[in-house]
Amino acid sequence: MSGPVFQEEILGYRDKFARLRLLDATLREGEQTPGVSFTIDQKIDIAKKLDELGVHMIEAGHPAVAPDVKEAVSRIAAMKRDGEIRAEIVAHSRAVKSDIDVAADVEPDRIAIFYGVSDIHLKSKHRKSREEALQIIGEMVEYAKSYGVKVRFTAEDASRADVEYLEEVVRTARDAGADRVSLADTVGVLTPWTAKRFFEHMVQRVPNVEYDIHVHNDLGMAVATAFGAVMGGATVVHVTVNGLGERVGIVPLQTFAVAVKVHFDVDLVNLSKLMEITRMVERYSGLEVPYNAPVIGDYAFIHKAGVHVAGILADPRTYEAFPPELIGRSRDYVIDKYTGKKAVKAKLEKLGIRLSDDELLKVLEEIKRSNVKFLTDDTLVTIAEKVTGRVLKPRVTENLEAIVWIKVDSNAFTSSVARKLSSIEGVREVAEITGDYDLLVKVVSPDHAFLNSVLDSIRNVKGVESTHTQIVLKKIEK
Ligand SMILES: CC(=O)SCCNC(=O)CCNC(=O)[C@H](O)C(C)(C)COP(=O)(O)OP(=O)(O)OC[C@H]1O[C@@H](n2cnc3c(N)ncnc32)[C@H](O)[C@@H]1OP(=O)(O)O
Ligand SMILES: O=C(O)CCC(=O)C(=O)O
Ligand SMILES: [Mg+2]
Repeated sequence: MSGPVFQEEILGYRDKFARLRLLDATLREGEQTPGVSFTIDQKIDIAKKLDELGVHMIEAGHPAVAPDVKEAVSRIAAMKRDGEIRAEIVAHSRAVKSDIDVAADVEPDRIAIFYGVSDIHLKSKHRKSREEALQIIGEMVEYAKSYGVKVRFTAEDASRADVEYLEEVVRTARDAGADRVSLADTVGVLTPWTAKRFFEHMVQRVPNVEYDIHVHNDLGMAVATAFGAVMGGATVVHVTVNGLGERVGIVPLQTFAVAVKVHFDVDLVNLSKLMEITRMVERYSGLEVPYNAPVIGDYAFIHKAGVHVAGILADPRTYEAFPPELIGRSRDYVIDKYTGKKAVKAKLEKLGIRLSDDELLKVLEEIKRSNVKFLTDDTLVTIAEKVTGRVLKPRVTENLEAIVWIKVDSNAFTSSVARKLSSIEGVREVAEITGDYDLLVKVVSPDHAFLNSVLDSIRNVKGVESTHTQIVLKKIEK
């Protein structure tokens, strides 16, 4: 037995997860993230990539918001009609005729009409009674249906609505022609248990309509709540790439898809393409994924404590919930004062250096005294040489030197990029500079092949927007 305890408690729900579909709302909810504004071309790139991944629905935007939003939804909907995209294209709309007209104009597959149904929303925002709201919802769903499109009704703030009233709302929307209803946990106050109960209740009380869960991550519960909702009967989960969205966003596509794979062995999307879309949306949104984000964060597979690294070296399952290869990533470990002998031994052996146990202990002592935060391979070898008094690694013949000028993405932290660059083997110096470029890197290499691999590594560092390389021909030593 090596899986999670009591796993049988959820395995009975596997069929529900196997039938589940994802709606990606990066282009609508994701663009509601502060500071995010995609260009039309970027939206088209994202839509294509989402389609390649295999998401079932793309919520492409709210066409009444602005001319460029309308144009983007219109072009994505046209790509769907031309067979370039398979996913269903959804246009968002308030429950007002003018919004619905603009949404219908772009010819989406579906119009999603939202209306706040909690007393808080009805009273303060809409200034409508419950009865007036039912009337508006029925009329607007019918109005959208008259355009011949599929209609989803979104009960905004459903998780804080009066449940009996919500039943009436959903019946009204269903009877007016909505085949799907999104029950939105707009401020993220459901839990996995209440979400399961909520969806079970609604499926039982108002059948003959399919339910979506849209859940915000205000209390860090979004992925777990979405699990509960699916167990209770939701058949579509709303996600965004990198978890973008209002405030702290909604369910991150990547985490949710991997969690479903890990627990149910169900591939909701092509997992091997997840990192491509992660990087694309980081670039286009200007928002870097936090280093500690589950699944996609930089440190998701970086181990540190000696006990952990020793475990990982023996069997990666000791400290990994799932193998990084599942999403095309790899594992690594950090050398610093938390390191143990096994980690140092493995790192040095990777560099072709074998030391006696006694020597390894001395290297370790030196590392623990140094208090360096990220010990590079070069420094490790230098320490090993100092401790043993031997030349352990043939010194690179420093006959090829290059200067690399680097522009850093406007939203990346220059010093964080500099730190990453300085740990690349072959990189000798990194300087933050003023002027047209942000960083200046000195690379020393024995040959062109190695230089090329160093340049590739530099270009692959997150935050490096562009590079300009010059080879040093001649130096005047003073
Ligand atoms: C939880 C969610 O994320 S739902 C999605 C929210 N999406 C958006 O807000 C898209 C971006 N919004 C916008 O570009 C603008 O707010 C627009 C174009 C929608 C409306 O702009 P304006 O007409 O200037 O209205 P404004 O934003 O000041 O206020 C919202 C108005 O819409 C009304 N409204 C809000 N939600 C709805 C709804 N679901 N159905 C009908 N009317 C609504 C409000 O009551 C308010 O009306 P009021 O002026 O009579 O009080
Ligand atoms: O349309 C939806 O399903 C959700 C609307 C929304 O963004 C929300 O309620 O947070
Ligand atoms: Mg939302």
